[in-house]
Amino acid sequence: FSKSLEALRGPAREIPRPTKRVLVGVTGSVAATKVPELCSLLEAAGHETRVIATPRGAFFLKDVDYLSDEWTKWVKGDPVLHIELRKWADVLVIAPLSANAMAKLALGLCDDLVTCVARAWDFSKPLVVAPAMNTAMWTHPVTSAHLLTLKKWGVRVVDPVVKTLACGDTGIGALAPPTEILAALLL
Ligand SMILES: CC(C)(CO)[C@@H](O)C(=O)NCCC(=O)N/C=C\S
Repeated sequence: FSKSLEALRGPAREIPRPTKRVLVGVTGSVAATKVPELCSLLEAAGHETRVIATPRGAFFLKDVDYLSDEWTKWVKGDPVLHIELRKWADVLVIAPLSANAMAKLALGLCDDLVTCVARAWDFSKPLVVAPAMNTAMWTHPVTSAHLLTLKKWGVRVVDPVVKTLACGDTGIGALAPPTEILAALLL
């Protein structure tokens, strides 16, 4: 019977997973060295990625195309990049989210391309952050206050993990594995 059904229906069609437009925000943590790995995972999963970086985040980016300063060449009439990007993206993932960038998001400060996109974000679309910082910064009381604020807005937080950090300490604060960040995007 299944043979005849197969004959009728033809080979089972793969349900195509929709390609998502993933905007990857990079801020000034040495964990930004993991961004190429995250982008490769996203592309292997069939998604389109664009990378935007703060000036400090750009410092750590090698062999990755990214957008950073939106105003140097801007003239009246040009599109406003952080508004174009908030419209283009289906999801915004900021990985790594440095201690400084976390504070800026929680306080609504926006003095770079990444925080401007976040400041204009449409919360009907997922905003995922993956903090990465030294253990002493992660355990500082201001961190939990900022995380509470972000979670109240519906921001998804991918917690850092225990690992040897850039300064040689071993403790919580290392960027979550890119596979875990990908999973949190629920694409
Ligand atoms: C750097 C990396 C990815 C190496 O495995 C890992 O230690 C990590 O995420 N560390 C957290 C960020 C950090 O250490 N910052 C220190 C100064 S900016």
